[in-house]
Amino acid sequence: MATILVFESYGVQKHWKTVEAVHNHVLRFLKYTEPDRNSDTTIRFVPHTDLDFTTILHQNQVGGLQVQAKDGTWIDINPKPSHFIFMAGDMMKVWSNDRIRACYHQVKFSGDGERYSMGMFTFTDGEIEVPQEFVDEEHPLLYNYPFDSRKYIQFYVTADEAKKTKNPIKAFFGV
Ligand SMILES: O=C(O)CCC(=O)C(=O)O
Ligand SMILES: [Fe+2]
Repeated sequence: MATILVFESYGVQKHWKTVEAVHNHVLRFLKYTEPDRNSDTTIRFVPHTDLDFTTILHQNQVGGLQVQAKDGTWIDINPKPSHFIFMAGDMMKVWSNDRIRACYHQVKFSGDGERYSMGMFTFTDGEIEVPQEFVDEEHPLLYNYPFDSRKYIQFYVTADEAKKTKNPIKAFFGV
């Protein structure tokens, strides 16, 4: 539903069915153990963008999720128990010709106790094209389409440099 709203807000809703047809989902639960008082580590999950098209996150009362703003500052996300957080991933970034940025996020230690989170990761399976609505004189094509999302995942899991860079999409396309 949230994804449909994004499509509508960019005026590309006629492409929804094509993208939805190649969507698949992975549901993952994460348990973060209690902070070790003797350790200096402040990061629970290193900064990254998700590889997927979109992510929906839910967590218990222990906070820690942060999202990076354009100016580089980290913003604390303190969701209420009923909140779900919706984020764009790398595949949405490429599909939208960078009109939608992938959300750079991390999890820091915050408060006591175990932290639990649940994420639904939605991937596009196979090749995707950029909607023409995203391309004009001001926004020239940034990538080689069609974008093969399976090859991107394969690249990410096999190429060491992919995990070290802030922008693995750049490394994948060599741009
Ligand atoms: O645990 C969280 O809130 C975030 C997890 C996350 O970023 C991920 O699994 O990609
Ligand atoms: Fe993530």
